[in-house]
Amino acid sequence: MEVKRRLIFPLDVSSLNEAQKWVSQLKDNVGVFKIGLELFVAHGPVAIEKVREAGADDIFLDLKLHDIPATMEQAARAASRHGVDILTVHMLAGRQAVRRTVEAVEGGTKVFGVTVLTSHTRAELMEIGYAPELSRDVKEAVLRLANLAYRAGCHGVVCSGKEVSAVKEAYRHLKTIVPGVRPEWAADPQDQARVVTPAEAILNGADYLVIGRPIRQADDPCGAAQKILAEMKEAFEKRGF
Ligand SMILES: O=C(O)c1cc(=O)[nH]c(=O)n1[C@@H]1O[C@H](COP(=O)(O)O)[C@@H](O)[C@H]1O
Repeated sequence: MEVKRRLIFPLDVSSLNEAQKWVSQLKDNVGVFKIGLELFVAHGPVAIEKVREAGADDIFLDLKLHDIPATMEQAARAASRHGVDILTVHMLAGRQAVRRTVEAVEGGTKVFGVTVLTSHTRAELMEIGYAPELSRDVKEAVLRLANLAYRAGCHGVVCSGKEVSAVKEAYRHLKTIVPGVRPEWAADPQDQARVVTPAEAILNGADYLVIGRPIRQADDPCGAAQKILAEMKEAFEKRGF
């Protein structure tokens, strides 16, 4: 698989024009474009059409569904009918609800389960009221949710590059999407807490990386994406791909 198909760019913008501009500008270097809450809440399914029209290879609809099983099932089926390649659910919705989304999607949409958000710290998990034995170690919480994702039949999970090696060790068939990635030349974590570089994420076992602001806020976004691709390629080669 081409390395660019492992790089996911989040279209974290609220205008359709802007989203299309990013796709046209980056599509030679980025294979997967992510439509998240910002764009989808503003424009709905039209956003998917526009991103496809602009030439995206693959589309990732990041809705992080978290609701009762019947609602998750219907929402996931409707999302898959828009022809998206990847859809996210939140694993805190529980195994039954996630299993129903996995069974409901049509046309080959792959369901990924979000474990612990990369913006969360251990202190935040404790404040939320996560079971103390899990929030003692974020990795344990991620592994617990990865176990649910595996048992629910998910294609993969979303986790940080800090836990991805533990996830791969325990569930080697689960694919992993890693956000919270910062190259050395754009090291500011911003609102991310558990951050790694592209090379670290891949050497730890990431299959896909989500990288937004380091590209979007760069003086030369295409150049930034190319630098990231080169780092990813080298790391995948070290892993024997
Ligand atoms: O599901 C996600 O994509 C996601 C999960 C997670 O735990 N952390 C996380 O940052 N994300 C998304 O990944 C992107 C990260 O963007 P940057 O921090 O700008 O690289 C955003 O679109 C987030 O919504």
